[in-house]
This record gives sequence, C-alpha cells and structure tokens, in this order.
Amino acid sequence: MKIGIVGCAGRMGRMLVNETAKTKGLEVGGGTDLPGSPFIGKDVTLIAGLEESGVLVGDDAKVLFETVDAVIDFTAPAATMKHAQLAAETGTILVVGTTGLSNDQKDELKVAAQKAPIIFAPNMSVGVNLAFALVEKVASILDKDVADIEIVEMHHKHKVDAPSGTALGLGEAAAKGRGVNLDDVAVRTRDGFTGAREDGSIGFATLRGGDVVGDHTVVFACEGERIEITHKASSREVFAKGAVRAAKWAEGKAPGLYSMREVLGL
Ligand SMILES: NC(=O)C1=CN([C@@H]2O[C@H](COP(=O)(O)OP(=O)(O)OC[C@H]3O[C@@H](n4cnc5c(N)ncnc54)[C@H](OP(=O)(O)O)[C@@H]3O)[C@@H](O)[C@H]2O)C=CC1
Ligand SMILES: O=C(O)C1=N[C@H](C(=O)O)C[C@H](O)C1
Repeated sequence: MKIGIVGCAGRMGRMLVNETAKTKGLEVGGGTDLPGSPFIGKDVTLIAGLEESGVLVGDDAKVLFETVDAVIDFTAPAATMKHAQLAAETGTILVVGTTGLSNDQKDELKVAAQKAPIIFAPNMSVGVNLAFALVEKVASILDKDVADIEIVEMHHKHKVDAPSGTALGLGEAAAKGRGVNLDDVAVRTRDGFTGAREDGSIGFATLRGGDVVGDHTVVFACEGERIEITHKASSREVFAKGAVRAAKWAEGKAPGLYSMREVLGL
C-alpha cells in the first residue's frame, strides 16, 4: 500500500514518514510541503532522518492523490480542506489528524467523506481514545449536581490552536456522557470578574511552553473529592502509529467519515 504524506517536513510529517517506512506492507509513495518551502525537491525519507529513497518532496497535492492509495494529513485547517476536496475527487483514503477545524470545515469534511473513506481524529493515540471512552462513562455517572468538569491541557510553544483538538474531544465525550451539546456548555476562557461557576459548564484551561508533546487531564471536581483522568504523550510516535494503523484499516472501506475509536474498536 502506497502512503502519501502531506506536510511531510513538519513535526508530525517526519514522524509519519518514519512510521510508514518501517511498517510491513507499506511504502512511502510521496510527500508534499507548502509551495515555496525550502524542502521542495529534497528527499522525503532523508529529511525524516532515514536513508535516501529517491522520493522527492513535491508541492502538487493533486499529483500525490493520483499516485498513492492513502494520504495522511497533519497540516493546517485550510490545507486539510484542499486535501479533503482532492480525496473526494480521486476516491483516495484520507487520514486527517489536523486540529483547529471550524464547525464549517468539519461539515466540509463530512461532504468529502461521501466520496472517499476519511478517518478524522484529534488524537490518534490508543491511550487518548481509551480516555475518550472513560470520560464519557464517568460523565454519564456523575451528573452536574455531583461533579464540575474542567479540562486542562499543555502543549509545546509552537502549537497554534487552542484549546487542543484533544481537549475539545474530551469535552465532547463528557458532554455526550451527560446528554448535552458541548457548544452549549463550554467555557473556553476565563478572565477578570467572571462570577461563580455555572453548574453543568465544562471549562477549559490551556498551557503552552517548551517541548511538551501533549498532556491532558479531565477533572471531575466533587464535594470533598476529585477524580482525574490524565493522559501524557511522551513521544509523537504514538500519534504516527495510530495514523498509519488507520490508513491500513481503511483499505477497502466504503466512503464515509470514520473515527479513531472505530478504527480501534473502542
Ligand atoms: N490527531 C493527532 O493525533 C495529532 C494532531 N496533530 C495536529 O497536526 C497538525 C500539525 O502539527 P505539527 O506537525 O506539530 O505542525 P508543523 O507545523 O510542524 O507541521 C505542519 C506541516 O504542514 C505543512 N503545510 C501547511 N500547509 C500545507 C499545504 N497546503 N500543503 C502541504 N503542507 C502544508 C507546514 O509547512 P510550513 O511549515 O512551511 O508552514 C508544515 O511542514 C496540527 O493541527 C496538530 O494539532 C499533532 C499531533 C497529533
Ligand atoms: O499540536 C500538537 O502537537 C498536538 N495536537 C493534537 C491536539 O490538538 O490535540 C494532539 C496532540 O495532543 C498533539
């Protein structure tokens, strides 16, 4: 199975090239970076720290979609929308890990998924997807009169979206467990004289600094006690492994929008 990696010079892009190259039955079929990037024309595997393969970084995603079996996209929302369109036009499997998509962009992804299998998840690690299931369960047991839900996340200083896609995913899992919509109860920032906490709200706190790969904690704060569900990623490899697993899982699947929880059977 030939895998194309868009944004192959990025932090996740390089990790994905590595993971693809070492996975049995998969080969790196190509990679792209932003037009004008100094990486265009460089060897895709060489820039990922591997042996030279002769596969060069391109800037034409259309050519990539026409030549590979699956494309993995950890880029930026606007780029992901273009890639979703190309997946729809070519019927190519698309694995999307990009976060920070607006609700309209998520709708566009759903439309593209009518024509191609698309797996979309804000976090591709097994641990976080298990945490999604655990949070949904705990939130279904502890209702708003018993527990206040707060979600804390920390990432490296280069991250451009907040709260993280995973934090929002954890919020969605908690909201689902309580039978409410996250958009109706989310408090994404607090500053100044905020007044007391509203019962049933789900709060977010965002920390940025250093090289933190990704830490998330969901706090269920009750009277006299607290339950905390924490996940800490110490290597981006866990995300790359999940994305590559999703690409393999999607082979032969009908068009549709799939989640990582479906890929993992959780
Ligand atoms: N779902 C998950 O499990 C995970 C998701 N992520 C998400 O993945 C995304 C990327 O993260 P990260 O790797 O740290 O970010 P980086 O900025 O390191 O990488 C993004 C790469 O995409 C490139 N790019 C941007 N636009 C295009 C385009 N149109 N065509 C091709 N390449 C493009 C960028 O190029 P340039 O630098 O020139 O702009 C860059 O090389 C983020 O949204 C992040 O939140 C991250 C980890 C795990
Ligand atoms: O940008 C990152 O680095 C990460 N982004 C994802 C997110 O927004 O949740 C996943 C992971 O935590 C790393």
